[in-house]
Amino acid sequence: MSNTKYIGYYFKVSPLQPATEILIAELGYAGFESFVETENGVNAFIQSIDWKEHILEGVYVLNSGEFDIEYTIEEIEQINWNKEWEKNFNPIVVDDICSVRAPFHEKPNTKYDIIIEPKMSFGTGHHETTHMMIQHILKTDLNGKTVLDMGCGTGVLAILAKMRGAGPTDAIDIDNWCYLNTVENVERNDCEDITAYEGDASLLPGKSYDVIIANINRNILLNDIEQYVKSLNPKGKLFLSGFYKEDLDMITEECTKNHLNFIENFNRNNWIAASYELK
Ligand SMILES: C[S@@+](CC[C@H](N)C(=O)[O-])C[C@H]1O[C@@H](n2cnc3c(N)ncnc32)[C@H](O)[C@@H]1O
Repeated sequence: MSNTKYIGYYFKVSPLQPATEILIAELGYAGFESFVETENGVNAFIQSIDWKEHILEGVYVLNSGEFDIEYTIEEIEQINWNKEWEKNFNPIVVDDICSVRAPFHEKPNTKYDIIIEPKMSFGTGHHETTHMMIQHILKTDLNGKTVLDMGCGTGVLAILAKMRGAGPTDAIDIDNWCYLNTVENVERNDCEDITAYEGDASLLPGKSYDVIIANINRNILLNDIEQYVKSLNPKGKLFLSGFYKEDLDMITEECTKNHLNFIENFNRNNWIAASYELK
């Protein structure tokens, strides 16, 4: 069972924009992991192990005379993303063909209709990185390909891969809640042949895939790219996200060192999702 604890910062921002956008970007650089925009500003969450004193030191927008920003802080055992989501959530549609929604939303007219109850896991399609990983998957022929969704969160990317015709698919997350939530969401979307595991890259030796998708964060990716590549079949593809534009060169350098060619990247609000292929 994961003991993940979060610290929540609840920001009230006036006027809302562009301050909220700047605030989210600066909090992201400071190490905050998740954001839920509200009608008054934004709720930002960071895991206790990543928190340090003076965490807001580099969040310059707080000291700007132009905006009025107040906040409160709370320590949280487990964030109920579902509650956060229901309060602030609209279904999302990516490139007109893939929607991600909750069971309580009306069925949309999209080719791929993914139903997710996120509970406490990341992966509703609202985050830029999930959105762009969905775009990579939509662009790729996955027919019969073996796929790994590393850092699966809600399992949304594994589910889409399967809907796009993927063969046997694994979904791995280090967090117990995400593992359990993925199992539930796989069932909810009637996807067969997705196997979820709780764990990390140490589960990979002995396994191999045609496509590996990993939306995690810069440091974990830099640490684990070598292992991902060892688990890629010849001509295999690797999709990486969870890092900023500034980090793309560093990530690509590590990929090149591990015999991958850069293919392309998407960019949304300074977040990147890049694709690579084994030489
Ligand atoms: C940014 S979320 C991505 C969720 C989902 N794949 C998506 O695209 O929306 C990153 C996920 O990686 C998981 N994670 C963090 N470190 C990990 C590691 N070393 N190995 C596997 N999963 C990890 C987290 O628990 C979290 O669910």
